[in-house]
Amino acid sequence: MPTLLIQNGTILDPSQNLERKGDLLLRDGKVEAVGDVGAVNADRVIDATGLYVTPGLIDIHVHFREPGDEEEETIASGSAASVAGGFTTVCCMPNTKPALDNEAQIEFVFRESKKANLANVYPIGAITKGREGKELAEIGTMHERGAIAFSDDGVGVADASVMRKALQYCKMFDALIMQHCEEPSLSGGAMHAGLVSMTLGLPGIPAEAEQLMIGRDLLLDRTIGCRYHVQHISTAGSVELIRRAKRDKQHYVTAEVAPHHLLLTDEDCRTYDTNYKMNPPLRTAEDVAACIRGVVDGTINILATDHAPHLAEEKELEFTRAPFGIIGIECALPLYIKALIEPGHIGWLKMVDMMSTGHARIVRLPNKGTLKVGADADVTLIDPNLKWKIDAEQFVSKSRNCPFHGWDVTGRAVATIVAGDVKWELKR
Ligand SMILES: NC(=O)N[C@@H](CC(=O)O)C(=O)O
Ligand SMILES: [Zn+2]
Ligand SMILES: [Zn+2]
Repeated sequence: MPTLLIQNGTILDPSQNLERKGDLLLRDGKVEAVGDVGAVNADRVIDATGLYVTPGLIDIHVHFREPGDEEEETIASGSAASVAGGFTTVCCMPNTKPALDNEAQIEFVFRESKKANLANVYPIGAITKGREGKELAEIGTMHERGAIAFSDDGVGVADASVMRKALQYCKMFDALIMQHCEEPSLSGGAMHAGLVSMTLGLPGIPAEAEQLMIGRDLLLDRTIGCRYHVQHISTAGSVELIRRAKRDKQHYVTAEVAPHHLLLTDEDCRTYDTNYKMNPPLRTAEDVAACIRGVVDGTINILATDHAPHLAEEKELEFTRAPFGIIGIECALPLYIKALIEPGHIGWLKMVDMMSTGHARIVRLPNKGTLKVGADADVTLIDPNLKWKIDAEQFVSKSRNCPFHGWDVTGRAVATIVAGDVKWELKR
């Protein structure tokens, strides 16, 4: 069976608090040795001098558009984009057409991702049938088939009694609920409700739309204790709610942020460029600062992408009519470097924890997000000093809706290894 030896890199593995120069030996799809490997006969040797060798990056929040909108992204194209961004494992949201709300759909995602044979793809099942928020979906059978978590992403579960049932039900088998927090009666806008939306004459989505649902869910879950993950957190108030919940020993609560909520603000919407339209919307500079503080102090557990492909012709509609969402899987790493490492907010080991190990912890994949001996041989090689320009035209993804097009960034994945197989390498 094939062996791959990665030599002379800097190994960064938060799962064993490892930060050292050394080698990594992969055999039969598993980590065989890490650190001082010594002389071995390998089928292939990669010289990783000057590179970081990390557990493969993981993102538990991506949107591939299969079934239903295959011209925007498929499981295969999304997997190819993932490995091009350094991601070895992704979890895809169920807001497809039809929704991933039954076991056949869950099996479909596994089947298609096996065919693509690039990244590991785990489906997230819908909480409610058709994501309509009325009746619980087949959560139990989807869980048995390997649905990694449950979410109605795109919308939150608005009805408190339905949400309470979902929390109680998922608690029975310790399943994870991921919530898109948005109170619909406060929503319906196109951007953050504030001074800028008023100036632009665009309908707003207030910070409270997000905070209200987070607050409600934390309250509901207080007596239930189901594992609960807040998706794409965007406001200072949300960070504070989660900080307080964790202080109050709601340890089963986790949260994520997306790159755009650390790098952009509602001011960017002044261009009326719909690549600045996503849900939750870009907030204020104070919200950005609070989200960064939440990352630094551990209130926010992980860094996600919310990779949300849309057709150019739909994004070309006027701001109020264009769909919400931007793509990010191929530029998330340098964007987080820019937002968090370059200004000195966090170091590399925490960064890798928040882009890999932490994700594996939340969705319970003990053999991923780690380079421990015996773990899955999913590895990312990162050149932390590589300077490049983000060019959406060069993306592997089928879509182009990215506000970071043209940005100068530093740091990039240069090789992505899944189960010991090099699935992607930067051509240089
Ligand atoms: N984030 C977005 O703006 N859009 C997502 C849905 C979602 O994550 O809520 C999409 O599926 O397009
Ligand atoms: Zn969402
Ligand atoms: Zn999403």
